[in-house]
Amino acid sequence: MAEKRRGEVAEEEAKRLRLSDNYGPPHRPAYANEGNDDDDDDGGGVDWSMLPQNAMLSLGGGGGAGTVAPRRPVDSVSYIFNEEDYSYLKLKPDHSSRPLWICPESDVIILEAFSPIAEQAQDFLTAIGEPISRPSHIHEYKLTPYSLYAAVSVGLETENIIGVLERLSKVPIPESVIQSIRVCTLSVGKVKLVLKHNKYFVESNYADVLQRLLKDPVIEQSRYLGDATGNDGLLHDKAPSGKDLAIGGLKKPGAPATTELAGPDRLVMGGDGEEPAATDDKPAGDNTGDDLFQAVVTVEQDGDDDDDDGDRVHAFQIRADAVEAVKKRCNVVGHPMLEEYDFRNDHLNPNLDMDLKPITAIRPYQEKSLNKMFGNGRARSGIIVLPCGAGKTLVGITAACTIKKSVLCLCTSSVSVMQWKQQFLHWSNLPERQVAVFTADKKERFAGNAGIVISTYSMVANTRKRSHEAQKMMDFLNSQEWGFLLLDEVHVVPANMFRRVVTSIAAHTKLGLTATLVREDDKISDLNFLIGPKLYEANWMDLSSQGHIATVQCAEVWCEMTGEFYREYLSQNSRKKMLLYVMNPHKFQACQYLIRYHEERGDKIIAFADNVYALKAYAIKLKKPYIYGGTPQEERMRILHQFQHNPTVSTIFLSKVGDTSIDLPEATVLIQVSSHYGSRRQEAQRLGRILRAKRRNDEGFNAFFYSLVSKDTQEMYYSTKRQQFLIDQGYAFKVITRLDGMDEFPGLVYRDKPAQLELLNGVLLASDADANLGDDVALDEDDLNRRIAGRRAAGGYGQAQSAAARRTVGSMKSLSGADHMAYVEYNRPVGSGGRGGAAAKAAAGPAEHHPLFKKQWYSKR
Ligand SMILES: Nc1ncnc2c1ncn2[C@@H]1O[C@H](COP(=O)(O)OP(=O)(O)OP(=O)(O)O)[C@@H](O)[C@H]1O
Repeated sequence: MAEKRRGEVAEEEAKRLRLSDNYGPPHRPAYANEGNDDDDDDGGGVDWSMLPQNAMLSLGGGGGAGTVAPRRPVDSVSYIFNEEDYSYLKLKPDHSSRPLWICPESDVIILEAFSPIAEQAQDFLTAIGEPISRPSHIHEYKLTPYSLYAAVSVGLETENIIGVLERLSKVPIPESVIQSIRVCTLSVGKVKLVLKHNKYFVESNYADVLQRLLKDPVIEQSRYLGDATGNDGLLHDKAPSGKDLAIGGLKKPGAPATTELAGPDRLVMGGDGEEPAATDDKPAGDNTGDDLFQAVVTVEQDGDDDDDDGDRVHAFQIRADAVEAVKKRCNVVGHPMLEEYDFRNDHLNPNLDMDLKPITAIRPYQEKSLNKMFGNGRARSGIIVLPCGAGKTLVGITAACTIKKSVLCLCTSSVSVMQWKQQFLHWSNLPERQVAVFTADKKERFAGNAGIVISTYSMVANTRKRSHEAQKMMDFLNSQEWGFLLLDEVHVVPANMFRRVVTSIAAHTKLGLTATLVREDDKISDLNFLIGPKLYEANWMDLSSQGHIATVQCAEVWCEMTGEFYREYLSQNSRKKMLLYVMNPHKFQACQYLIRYHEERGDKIIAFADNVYALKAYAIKLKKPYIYGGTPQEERMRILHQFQHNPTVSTIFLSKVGDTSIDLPEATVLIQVSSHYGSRRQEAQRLGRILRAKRRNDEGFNAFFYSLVSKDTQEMYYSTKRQQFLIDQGYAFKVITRLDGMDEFPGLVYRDKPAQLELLNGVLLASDADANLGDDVALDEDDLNRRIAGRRAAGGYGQAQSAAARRTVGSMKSLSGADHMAYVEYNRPVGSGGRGGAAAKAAAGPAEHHPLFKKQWYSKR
């Protein structure tokens, strides 16, 4: 067995040697498609075959050839660092004024977040790399083909990227990293996907590039080969760009003039269009502030099209149903397609007279994200990532006001549809008759020839037979050429549904909005193909320190299982196990104690329990109102109203219906009793319920997020996994091992053994169905969740991720202002003795990162 394993390793090593021949020494693997089979947890698999092949070979495969000598001196401490011993890198003399470390072998960049120029450096790094983790002092970014593609698509150029990196780095940029950047950026931007008259064209100034693409069998087969209308779909070689241009018999207007955005606050585009500064090797400290970044950011201003091929634009038409395949193929052959919409010069589609209301002032980070979208006067398709409660809705609405063409806005549920409608009317001057909704109950048309339709993904993607009215509405949606397709919560929509929507709706610009660019299935890469690159990702901690979202103290409260519950836990099936750890009497007590404690401080508390059986049991026992999928709408509204306005109703229990669409800015404390396995997204969304706390700007205000976890059960593993996304955003989870004073607390529930045994009997008698998580979320999201649960049950999620969780010893006061809890320091990887029992074993494994990076990150050594 061991022999076989060694044989496999040797085979892999040989493969790696072949792969990495091109760049750098062979001791380091190229991560391309080397199946990290251990890494199936949570579907982190990215199909790297979709990426430019040359990029696959280069990124992460370098070993520091060129300026950096890969030989490592051996000294008395080398054994501690092994492969990570980079002491051979030559520091620049003024390295202390430069904030970046660039790892020669993995394309990871470390930022000293305490540097005086960290803020600007952060902007730059977010534009060219993927943020991996951003706690307070040290940030970690990684260059990936996607991130570099995104950088080029927002206007950065290869030499500027390298130049600014060189200036900020403490060590010379390793040649392998320079190679990676060159390979991934040079061919981007030469090919565009253009929509005209509901027809898709692949367009380029470079005839030879199009000729090459047409030789590719997939692209060749996707070509539109003409129809009865005389559209021959042939390769056209037409008039100069900047003047009227015919593509397949259609007019293409000239280049845009200036960028002017909607609303009273014109968005400043961040530069004057001058030539980028020379990328010399001046110390970064000499270049603090704007001027350092002008070199990069001003590039966005040029608005220059790739005109260098004799001002001629060439194009060929492809079939609408083949758009996705062609996009993927273009990525593989190293020519990712840009999607940009010259909306100002689109005279074919009617304008929508819409502006932001004069009282609207967008915030700096909202403006920044929109600058990325409209940086060169055109609208770029892509994804904007902002924390929960940071105002994604207004970003979407401002984008719509800028493009001023018909908008199709898709959300995850009909509640969100109504909220979006209300927000469009609130922030913009659009009359109600021009904002239509398309849901199961309402099928409206907007007045005039341009307007807004708001619907759900499931309405548009539905493949079952529709009612006559719904079909008519769908025909209308399909027949339109939409200026703007606004996609809310893009990360939750099942990939197939998403695909149906994006391929059936003809839209010039697609903007995806999300707070958590993590998916619990393995389809994260689809978003890049179906929508576009990530245009902007805000830093949660920055927004929190600026008061745009609340500061939150996070804590995991460990609740000992009672002996009887644990005995049953060890022998029951997985569904019962779940009920047992959720219904643990000590968890009830912790919940009761925390509720009382915070109610006395004047807080408003939301307690979350996914499992409806537990939700009811907790709420009834603790005498609090609760809402779940089965609660009638009227009753829901009544409870929410009481929570907001009645000082005697300070706590409500919610099932996962409350994860997203409920907006309760009064809430200041969250207590999580049960949750959806290891879903990082749910954890972040729930945190989002208190990030918008009304009192967030009060002096010294903190919101609190408690996760109650039954000790030595699977729940500990899930909890660790759930927190990972937030930890990467810079949140620290404190572990509370004992709630001091709880035992003496008067009226504590389930204090005596008979009451605990009665509770246990109830749980054992409960049916398996009671262990289901509530079926009270929007259908599309639920489908996704069920699939995930199914996979987990089948062992697909078996590989645990270690907690990179930064757990700290916390003083009572730092957490909640009183001395009633005890903390344990917990900063060792889970599984190395930090946690006992089965949970610890389950949790042993590599540190978890964003799914997009897993394959690269854990390249086998
Ligand atoms: N520029 C702004 N000026 C004033 N209020 C704003 C601004 N931007 C956002 N808000 C307010 O912030 C709150 C949160 O906004 P919104 O609901 O759009 O957040 P979100 O990012 O969509 O959150 P979630 O992901 O939780 O749905 C809303 O009450 C909104 O009115």
